[in-house]
Amino acid sequence: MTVIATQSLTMRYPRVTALDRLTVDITPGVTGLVGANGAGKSTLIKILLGLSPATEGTASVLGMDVSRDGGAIRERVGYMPEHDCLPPDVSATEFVVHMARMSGLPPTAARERTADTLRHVGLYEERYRAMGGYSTGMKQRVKLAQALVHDPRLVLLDEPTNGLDPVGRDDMLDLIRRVYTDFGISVLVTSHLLGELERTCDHVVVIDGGKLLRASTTADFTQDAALLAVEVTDTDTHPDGTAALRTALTSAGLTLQAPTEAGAPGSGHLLLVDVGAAGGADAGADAVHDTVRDAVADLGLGLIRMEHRRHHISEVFQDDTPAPQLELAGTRPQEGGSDDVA
Ligand SMILES: Nc1ncnc2c1ncn2[C@@H]1O[C@H](COP(=O)(O)OP(=O)(O)OP(=O)(O)O)[C@@H](O)[C@H]1O
Repeated sequence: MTVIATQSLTMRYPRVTALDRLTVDITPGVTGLVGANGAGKSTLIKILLGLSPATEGTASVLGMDVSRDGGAIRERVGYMPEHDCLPPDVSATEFVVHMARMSGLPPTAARERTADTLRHVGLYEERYRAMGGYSTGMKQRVKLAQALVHDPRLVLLDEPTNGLDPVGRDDMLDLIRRVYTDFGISVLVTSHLLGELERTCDHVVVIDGGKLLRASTTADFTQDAALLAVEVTDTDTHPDGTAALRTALTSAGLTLQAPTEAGAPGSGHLLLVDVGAAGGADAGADAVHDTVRDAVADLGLGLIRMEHRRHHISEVFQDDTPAPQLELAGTRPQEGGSDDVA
Protein backbone atom coordinates (compact mmCIF):
# COMPACT_ATOMS: atom_id res chain seq x y z
CA MET A 1 0.00 0.00 0.00
CA THR A 2 1.31 3.42 -0.90
CA VAL A 3 0.19 6.81 0.36
CA ILE A 4 2.18 8.69 -2.28
CA ALA A 5 3.42 7.41 -5.63
CA THR A 6 5.21 9.37 -8.32
CA GLN A 7 6.23 8.20 -11.77
CA SER A 8 8.88 10.12 -13.72
CA LEU A 9 7.62 13.30 -12.09
CA THR A 10 9.28 16.32 -13.67
CA MET A 11 8.90 20.02 -12.96
CA ARG A 12 10.70 22.46 -15.21
CA TYR A 13 10.84 26.15 -14.52
CA PRO A 14 12.27 28.40 -17.23
CA ARG A 15 15.74 28.33 -15.72
CA VAL A 16 15.80 25.24 -13.58
CA THR A 17 14.54 21.68 -13.49
CA ALA A 18 13.20 21.47 -9.96
CA LEU A 19 12.15 17.80 -10.22
CA ASP A 20 13.81 15.47 -12.66
CA ARG A 21 11.99 12.19 -13.47
CA LEU A 22 11.32 11.42 -9.83
CA THR A 23 9.87 7.97 -9.27
CA VAL A 24 9.18 7.05 -5.69
CA ASP A 25 6.63 5.12 -3.62
CA ILE A 26 5.92 6.21 -0.07
CA THR A 27 4.21 3.80 2.29
CA PRO A 28 2.27 4.55 5.52
CA GLY A 29 4.34 5.78 8.46
CA VAL A 30 6.69 8.72 8.89
CA THR A 31 8.81 9.44 5.83
CA GLY A 32 11.60 11.99 5.68
CA LEU A 33 12.16 13.84 2.42
CA VAL A 34 15.70 15.11 2.65
CA GLY A 35 17.57 17.39 0.30
CA ALA A 36 19.66 20.54 0.29
CA ASN A 37 18.02 23.91 -0.18
CA GLY A 38 16.70 24.01 -3.73
CA ALA A 39 16.61 20.21 -4.10
CA GLY A 40 12.94 20.31 -5.04
CA LYS A 41 11.19 19.38 -1.78
CA SER A 42 8.67 22.23 -1.70
CA THR A 43 8.02 21.82 -5.40
CA LEU A 44 7.14 18.17 -4.84
CA ILE A 45 4.79 19.06 -1.98
CA LYS A 46 2.96 21.64 -4.09
CA ILE A 47 2.49 19.12 -6.87
CA LEU A 48 1.26 16.48 -4.41
CA LEU A 49 -1.33 18.92 -3.07
CA GLY A 50 -2.55 19.52 -6.60
CA LEU A 51 -1.58 23.19 -6.34
CA SER A 52 0.95 23.19 -9.12
CA PRO A 53 0.80 21.02 -12.27
CA ALA A 54 3.88 18.96 -13.09
CA THR A 55 5.52 19.40 -16.46
CA GLU A 56 5.68 15.64 -17.04
CA GLY A 57 5.00 12.41 -15.22
CA THR A 58 2.27 11.39 -12.82
CA ALA A 59 1.68 11.40 -9.10
CA SER A 60 -1.01 10.06 -6.82
CA VAL A 61 -1.79 10.77 -3.19
CA LEU A 62 -3.95 8.32 -1.21
CA GLY A 63 -4.81 6.76 -4.56
CA MET A 64 -6.00 10.06 -6.06
CA ASP A 65 -4.47 11.63 -9.14
CA VAL A 66 -2.87 15.00 -8.35
CA SER A 67 -3.70 16.41 -11.78
CA ARG A 68 -7.44 15.70 -11.40
CA ASP A 69 -8.31 15.37 -7.74
CA GLY A 70 -6.55 18.32 -6.07
CA GLY A 71 -9.64 19.35 -4.10
CA ALA A 72 -10.32 15.86 -2.76
CA ILE A 73 -6.64 15.43 -1.90
CA ARG A 74 -6.57 18.66 0.10
CA GLU A 75 -9.65 17.49 2.05
CA ARG A 76 -7.77 14.44 3.26
CA VAL A 77 -4.24 15.82 3.49
CA GLY A 78 -2.90 18.40 5.94
CA TYR A 79 -0.16 20.82 4.89
CA MET A 80 2.29 22.72 7.04
CA PRO A 81 4.05 25.33 4.90
CA GLU A 82 7.67 26.21 5.36
CA HIS A 83 7.43 29.94 5.85
CA ASP A 84 5.83 32.00 8.56
CA CYS A 85 2.28 32.61 7.43
CA LEU A 86 0.43 33.36 10.66
CA PRO A 87 -1.57 36.58 11.09
CA PRO A 88 0.01 38.33 14.12
CA ASP A 89 -3.15 39.86 15.59
CA VAL A 90 -5.09 36.63 15.75
CA SER A 91 -5.00 34.00 18.51
CA ALA A 92 -4.06 30.39 17.82
CA THR A 93 -7.61 29.33 18.63
CA GLU A 94 -9.21 31.79 16.21
CA PHE A 95 -6.75 30.85 13.47
CA VAL A 96 -7.04 27.07 13.82
CA VAL A 97 -10.86 27.23 14.10
CA HIS A 98 -10.85 29.29 10.90
CA MET A 99 -8.66 26.69 9.15
CA ALA A 100 -10.91 23.89 10.40
CA ARG A 101 -13.97 25.69 9.02
CA MET A 102 -12.13 26.18 5.71
CA SER A 103 -11.63 22.43 5.63
CA GLY A 104 -15.36 21.93 5.92
CA LEU A 105 -15.86 21.18 9.63
CA PRO A 106 -19.10 22.53 11.15
CA PRO A 107 -18.64 25.28 13.82
CA THR A 108 -18.95 23.10 16.95
CA ALA A 109 -16.73 20.35 15.59
CA ALA A 110 -14.21 22.97 14.45
CA ARG A 111 -14.00 24.43 17.99
CA GLU A 112 -13.72 21.02 19.64
CA ARG A 113 -11.11 19.74 17.21
CA THR A 114 -9.16 23.00 17.60
CA ALA A 115 -9.02 22.63 21.39
CA ASP A 116 -7.95 18.98 21.09
CA THR A 117 -5.33 19.67 18.46
CA LEU A 118 -3.82 22.67 20.24
CA ARG A 119 -3.62 20.58 23.41
CA HIS A 120 -1.92 17.83 21.46
CA VAL A 121 0.77 20.17 20.13
CA GLY A 122 1.33 21.63 23.59
CA LEU A 123 -0.20 25.07 23.06
CA TYR A 124 -3.26 24.84 25.26
CA GLU A 125 -2.30 27.46 27.85
CA GLU A 126 -1.40 30.14 25.30
CA ARG A 127 -4.19 29.47 22.86
CA TYR A 128 -6.02 32.76 23.37
CA ARG A 129 -2.94 34.99 23.00
CA ALA A 130 -2.25 36.85 19.73
CA MET A 131 0.26 34.85 17.68
CA GLY A 132 2.42 37.92 16.98
CA GLY A 133 3.88 37.43 20.48
CA TYR A 134 4.64 33.73 19.99
CA SER A 135 8.12 32.24 19.84
CA THR A 136 9.23 30.46 16.66
CA GLY A 137 8.59 27.11 18.35
CA MET A 138 5.03 28.12 19.25
CA LYS A 139 4.38 29.36 15.71
CA GLN A 140 5.62 26.06 14.29
CA ARG A 141 3.21 24.26 16.64
CA VAL A 142 0.27 26.34 15.44
CA LYS A 143 1.25 25.55 11.86
CA LEU A 144 1.30 21.87 12.76
CA ALA A 145 -2.05 22.14 14.56
CA GLN A 146 -3.79 23.70 11.55
CA ALA A 147 -2.44 20.86 9.37
CA LEU A 148 -3.95 18.29 11.74
CA VAL A 149 -7.21 19.91 12.74
CA HIS A 150 -9.41 18.34 10.05
CA ASP A 151 -8.18 14.85 10.95
CA PRO A 152 -6.37 14.14 7.70
CA ARG A 153 -5.01 10.75 6.68
CA LEU A 154 -1.68 12.24 5.65
CA VAL A 155 0.21 15.42 6.53
CA LEU A 156 2.91 17.08 4.45
CA LEU A 157 5.24 19.05 6.71
CA ASP A 158 7.65 21.42 4.98
CA GLU A 159 10.74 22.02 7.14
CA PRO A 160 8.89 21.98 10.48
CA THR A 161 12.11 22.31 12.47
CA ASN A 162 13.25 25.46 10.67
CA GLY A 163 14.40 28.16 13.05
CA LEU A 164 14.17 25.98 16.15
CA ASP A 165 16.94 25.54 18.68
CA PRO A 166 18.11 21.97 19.39
CA VAL A 167 15.62 21.41 22.21
CA GLY A 168 12.75 22.86 20.20
CA ARG A 169 13.78 20.70 17.26
CA ASP A 170 13.77 17.55 19.37
CA ASP A 171 10.34 18.45 20.78
CA MET A 172 8.98 19.03 17.29
CA LEU A 173 10.42 15.75 16.02
CA ASP A 174 8.82 13.89 18.96
CA LEU A 175 5.51 15.55 18.20
CA ILE A 176 5.76 14.53 14.55
CA ARG A 177 6.48 10.94 15.50
CA ARG A 178 3.39 10.93 17.71
CA VAL A 179 1.20 12.19 14.87
CA TYR A 180 1.65 8.73 13.40
CA THR A 181 1.95 6.58 16.51
CA ASP A 182 -0.97 8.20 18.41
CA PHE A 183 -3.30 9.01 15.54
CA GLY A 184 -2.22 6.80 12.65
CA ILE A 185 -1.78 9.84 10.39
CA SER A 186 1.02 9.24 7.89
CA VAL A 187 3.62 11.98 7.65
CA LEU A 188 5.89 13.25 4.90
CA VAL A 189 8.35 15.63 6.54
CA THR A 190 11.04 17.56 4.70
CA SER A 191 14.39 18.66 6.02
CA HIS A 192 17.69 19.85 4.64
CA LEU A 193 19.38 18.25 7.62
CA LEU A 194 20.12 14.66 6.86
CA GLY A 195 20.78 13.60 10.41
CA GLU A 196 17.76 14.95 12.20
CA LEU A 197 15.14 12.65 10.69
CA GLU A 198 16.94 9.46 11.65
CA ARG A 199 15.18 9.06 14.98
CA THR A 200 11.77 10.15 13.72
CA CYS A 201 11.29 8.52 10.35
CA ASP A 202 10.53 4.97 9.27
CA HIS A 203 11.65 5.76 5.73
CA VAL A 204 13.94 8.31 4.19
CA VAL A 205 13.86 9.63 0.63
CA VAL A 206 16.87 11.67 -0.40
CA ILE A 207 16.70 13.97 -3.41
CA ASP A 208 19.34 16.20 -4.92
CA GLY A 209 18.83 18.57 -7.84
CA GLY A 210 15.32 17.15 -8.25
CA LYS A 211 16.62 13.61 -8.73
CA LEU A 212 16.13 10.65 -6.44
CA LEU A 213 19.39 9.70 -4.77
CA ARG A 214 18.14 7.02 -2.43
CA ALA A 215 14.92 5.78 -0.86
CA SER A 216 14.92 3.15 1.83
CA THR A 217 13.88 2.40 5.36
CA THR A 218 15.79 4.27 8.03
CA ALA A 219 16.90 0.91 9.40
CA ASP A 220 18.49 0.08 6.05
CA PHE A 221 20.38 3.34 6.15
CA THR A 222 21.61 2.89 9.66
CA GLN A 223 22.01 -0.84 10.06
CA ASP A 224 23.91 -1.49 6.88
CA ALA A 225 27.16 -1.42 8.71
CA ALA A 226 27.12 -2.33 12.36
CA LEU A 227 30.09 -1.16 14.30
CA LEU A 228 31.50 -2.06 17.65
CA ALA A 229 33.03 0.88 19.47
CA VAL A 230 35.88 -0.16 21.73
CA GLU A 231 37.82 1.98 24.17
CA VAL A 232 40.68 0.75 26.31
CA THR A 233 43.09 2.13 28.88
CA ASP A 234 46.83 2.62 28.42
CA THR A 235 49.19 0.60 30.61
CA ASP A 236 52.90 0.76 31.48
CA THR A 237 53.56 -2.08 29.02
CA HIS A 238 51.39 -0.44 26.35
CA PRO A 239 51.55 3.34 26.80
CA ASP A 240 49.31 3.63 23.74
CA GLY A 241 46.76 0.92 24.46
CA THR A 242 44.58 1.94 21.53
CA ALA A 243 47.41 1.53 19.02
CA ALA A 244 48.38 -1.85 20.52
CA LEU A 245 44.80 -3.08 20.31
CA ARG A 246 44.43 -1.77 16.75
CA THR A 247 47.47 -3.84 15.70
CA ALA A 248 46.18 -6.92 17.52
CA LEU A 249 42.69 -6.69 16.03
CA THR A 250 43.99 -6.11 12.51
CA SER A 251 46.29 -9.14 12.86
CA ALA A 252 43.26 -11.14 14.04
CA GLY A 253 41.61 -10.31 10.70
CA LEU A 254 39.12 -7.66 11.86
CA THR A 255 38.40 -4.52 9.86
CA LEU A 256 38.69 -1.20 11.64
CA GLN A 257 37.17 2.05 10.53
CA ALA A 258 38.46 5.53 11.11
CA PRO A 259 36.56 7.20 13.94
CA THR A 260 33.94 9.33 12.23
CA GLU A 261 33.90 11.83 15.03
CA ALA A 262 37.51 12.74 14.40
CA GLY A 263 38.37 15.80 16.38
CA ALA A 264 35.73 15.19 19.02
CA PRO A 265 37.09 14.82 22.55
CA GLY A 266 38.43 11.32 23.08
CA SER A 267 37.91 10.25 19.48
CA GLY A 268 41.58 9.28 19.15
CA HIS A 269 40.98 6.54 21.71
CA LEU A 270 38.00 5.02 20.02
CA LEU A 271 38.33 1.97 17.80
CA LEU A 272 35.44 1.22 15.47
CA VAL A 273 35.39 -2.44 14.56
CA ASP A 274 33.30 -3.42 11.57
CA VAL A 275 30.90 -6.14 12.68
CA GLY A 276 29.21 -6.31 9.27
CA ALA A 277 32.48 -7.45 7.70
CA ALA A 278 32.40 -10.47 10.00
CA GLY A 279 29.16 -11.68 8.50
CA GLY A 280 26.71 -9.28 10.11
CA ALA A 281 24.70 -12.10 11.66
CA ASP A 282 24.63 -12.70 15.40
CA ALA A 283 27.22 -15.44 15.12
CA GLY A 284 29.56 -13.04 13.31
CA ALA A 285 28.97 -10.33 15.90
CA ASP A 286 29.64 -12.79 18.73
CA ALA A 287 32.90 -13.85 17.12
CA VAL A 288 33.97 -10.20 16.86
CA HIS A 289 33.10 -9.60 20.54
CA ASP A 290 35.14 -12.64 21.54
CA THR A 291 38.11 -11.60 19.44
CA VAL A 292 38.09 -8.09 20.91
CA ARG A 293 37.68 -9.38 24.48
CA ASP A 294 40.52 -11.87 24.05
CA ALA A 295 42.82 -9.29 22.44
CA VAL A 296 42.19 -6.80 25.27
CA ALA A 297 42.85 -9.51 27.88
CA ASP A 298 46.01 -10.75 26.14
CA LEU A 299 47.41 -7.22 26.04
CA GLY A 300 46.49 -6.68 29.69
CA LEU A 301 44.55 -3.49 28.88
CA GLY A 302 41.56 -2.21 30.79
CA LEU A 303 38.34 -2.27 28.80
CA ILE A 304 36.53 1.03 29.25
CA ARG A 305 33.69 0.16 26.92
CA MET A 306 32.64 -2.12 24.13
CA GLU A 307 29.34 -1.12 22.63
CA HIS A 308 27.36 -1.32 19.42
CA ARG A 309 27.16 1.67 17.18
CA ARG A 310 25.09 2.04 14.10
CA HIS A 311 26.00 4.35 11.31
CA HIS A 312 24.22 7.63 11.30
CA ILE A 313 22.40 8.33 8.07
CA SER A 314 24.83 11.08 7.19
CA GLU A 315 27.82 8.75 7.47
CA VAL A 316 26.23 6.12 5.25
CA PHE A 317 25.42 8.82 2.83
CA GLN A 318 28.92 10.19 2.73
CA ASP A 319 30.11 6.68 1.91
CA ASP A 320 27.64 6.33 -0.94
CA THR A 321 27.94 9.75 -2.40
CA PRO A 322 31.42 11.21 -2.36
CA ALA A 323 30.46 14.71 -3.40
CA PRO A 324 26.89 15.32 -2.32
CA GLN A 325 25.49 18.80 -2.39
CA LEU A 326 23.67 17.94 0.78
CA GLU A 327 24.13 19.88 3.91
CA LEU A 328 25.23 17.52 6.58
CA ALA A 329 25.05 20.02 9.39
CA GLY A 330 22.71 19.16 12.20
CA THR A 331 24.00 15.66 12.53
CA ARG A 332 24.73 15.47 16.18
CA PRO A 333 28.46 15.45 16.88
CA GLN A 334 29.39 12.43 18.98
CA GLU A 335 31.46 13.12 21.99
CA GLY A 336 33.82 10.24 21.47
CA GLY A 337 31.01 7.82 21.91
CA SER A 338 27.93 6.15 20.68
CA ASP A 339 24.22 6.50 21.15
CA ASP A 340 23.51 2.84 20.62
CA VAL A 341 24.64 0.95 23.61
CA ALA A 342 24.48 -2.79 23.44
N1 LIG B 1 7.94 29.36 -8.92
C1 LIG B 1 9.20 29.10 -9.28
N2 LIG B 1 9.74 29.66 -10.38
C2 LIG B 1 11.01 29.39 -10.78
N3 LIG B 1 11.85 28.58 -10.09
C3 LIG B 1 11.38 28.00 -8.97
C4 LIG B 1 10.04 28.23 -8.50
N4 LIG B 1 9.85 27.53 -7.35
C5 LIG B 1 11.02 26.89 -7.11
N5 LIG B 1 11.93 27.18 -8.08
C6 LIG B 1 13.30 26.64 -8.17
O1 LIG B 1 13.20 25.22 -8.17
C7 LIG B 1 14.24 24.66 -7.41
C8 LIG B 1 13.64 23.80 -6.31
O2 LIG B 1 13.01 24.66 -5.37
P1 LIG B 1 12.23 24.12 -4.09
O3 LIG B 1 11.67 25.29 -3.35
O4 LIG B 1 11.32 23.03 -4.47
O5 LIG B 1 13.45 23.48 -3.25
P2 LIG B 1 13.46 23.00 -1.75
O6 LIG B 1 14.15 21.70 -1.76
O7 LIG B 1 12.11 23.07 -1.17
O8 LIG B 1 14.40 24.06 -1.07
P3 LIG B 1 14.04 25.10 0.08
O9 LIG B 1 14.02 24.32 1.34
O10 LIG B 1 15.15 26.09 0.00
O11 LIG B 1 12.70 25.69 -0.26
C9 LIG B 1 15.07 25.81 -6.89
O12 LIG B 1 16.16 25.97 -7.77
C10 LIG B 1 14.13 26.98 -6.96
O13 LIG B 1 14.86 28.16 -7.17
